[in-house]
Amino acid sequence: MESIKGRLFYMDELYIENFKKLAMTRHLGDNMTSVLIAIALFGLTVYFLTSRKRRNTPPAIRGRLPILGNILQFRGAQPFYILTKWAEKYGPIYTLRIGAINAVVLTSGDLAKEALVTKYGSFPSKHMTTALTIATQDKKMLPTLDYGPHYNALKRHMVTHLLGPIPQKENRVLRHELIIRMINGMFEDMPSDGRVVNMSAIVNNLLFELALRQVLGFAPKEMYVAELGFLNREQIYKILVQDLLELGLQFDWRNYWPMLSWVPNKKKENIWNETARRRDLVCEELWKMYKKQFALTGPTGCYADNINEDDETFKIKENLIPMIIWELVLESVDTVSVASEWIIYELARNPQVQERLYQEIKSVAGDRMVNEDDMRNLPYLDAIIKETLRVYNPVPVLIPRIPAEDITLGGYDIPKGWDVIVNQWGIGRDKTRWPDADVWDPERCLRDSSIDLGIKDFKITPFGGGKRMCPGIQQGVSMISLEVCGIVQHFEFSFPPNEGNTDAEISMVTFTTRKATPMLAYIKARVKNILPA
Ligand code: HEM
Repeated sequence: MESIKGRLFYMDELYIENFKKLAMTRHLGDNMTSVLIAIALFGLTVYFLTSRKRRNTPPAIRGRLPILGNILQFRGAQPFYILTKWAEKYGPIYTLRIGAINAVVLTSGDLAKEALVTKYGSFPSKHMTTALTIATQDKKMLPTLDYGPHYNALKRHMVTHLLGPIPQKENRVLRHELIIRMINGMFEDMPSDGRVVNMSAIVNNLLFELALRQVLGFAPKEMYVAELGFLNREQIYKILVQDLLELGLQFDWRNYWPMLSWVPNKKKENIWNETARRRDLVCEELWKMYKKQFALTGPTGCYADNINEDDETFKIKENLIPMIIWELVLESVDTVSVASEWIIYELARNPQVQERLYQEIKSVAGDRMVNEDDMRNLPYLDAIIKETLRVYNPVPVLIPRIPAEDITLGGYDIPKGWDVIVNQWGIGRDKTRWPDADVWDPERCLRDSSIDLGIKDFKITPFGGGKRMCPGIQQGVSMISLEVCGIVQHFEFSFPPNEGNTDAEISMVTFTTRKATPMLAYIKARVKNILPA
């Protein structure tokens, strides 16, 4: 009995022990649950606090659709017009979304300076579309290269041998020779009552010839390219400049929905590849022609004389030389010709400004032809160029930069990997900064001597800014000045009566702000012949 009792007791004891253990476990369990809940709450609080911090992103454009984002809101107008309209509504920094890509748009000089100068190191690379990747043979062109030793070496080479002050001084004779040729050409078959000319073509031809000669030492009127046959100058221009500029803007939806990048888009890719292939064939042939010429005559003082085929700078990604020839030709022609076209357009529209510029040139150069030394004594010309670059910025938006780390801009948080777009067009047309922002008026740049095209002052940034600022600024401004002064000194021009397009429409098909229709002008000679040097 005792044993049973004892057993019972034992069982009681056991039961109590177990009960205690159970209670302990429950207690512990309760504690554990509380701990877990506490951890979860803590985690959530931290998440909300940090995500709230992370979500301190700039205001977002309203109307964003699931999957599509804001893309449909770009329909029917130039993207830079829309970006600028949004800046008027949402302020100088805002975000938008295209497909899966988030972008921050900057529309103020201060913000551009913060991104391009102060926080330059945070943006080692740029966002490339498929078309741009094909056009640049996967970032072989300097403006698209990631920041690094190869970028530095290539830029140094271009500046030392072509774009810096010393080679630019040496190319002065060439520029002068070509301006004389342009003016003589305009005088040809000139009736006393004037005639209508295509100013866009005149300026383009001049710049294309300059580009080829300063890079290669020659500018072929025609050439034979295996697979393409004989090409005349116009066809060479089309293959090297026009077709590639049109490629720059081509849209590929896979760039904005990367998870669908496996879906083929063969039809478009074939066209883009063919455009780039034709460019490569022409550039390879030009390089062969240069080498033949060099074997006969030795150096002629052109940029190619400084290319050493064994130099690592030109071998880092297969053979870079044909691409460098191409990029220097393209860059020397397009933006400069866009700016010159718009100046001629505004001078035709504003005869009183044209007359005042003519009087300024005459007061400095008298009866001889204006030259590059005169330019520093022509403040009205300087104001005309700056005002044109403000109103018709040839590069309306910079290629998007991608921050390699989380950064802040304008006090907002910008997550790593987002696109950062500098809206240069909007900076020039900012209504809060410029009274009558859309009106072309050189007086405003005459009054404000601090405007320096983005070197120190960021009120306008036609050449970008910071370390990736355009190294061709000196050549660009020299050529614009020489062309415009040469034409104004010898001819009076206006819109042709009953002919030509007098509105300021911008082409929808190129990356730069080229006038949609060629600039036709009715010209009348001011003097009988070209003026002596
Ligand atoms: C009015 C004339 C010109 C304008 C408005 C202009 C504009 C620009 C702009 C805005 C950039 C910066 C692009 C970016 O950061 O995303 C740039 C870069 C560049 N430009 Fe120009 N440009 C002009 C003339 C020239 C000329 C004549 C050349 C030389 C042949 C040239 C060569 C370059 C190069 C090599 C870069 C890349 C610089 C780098 O990434 O470090 N440009 N240009």
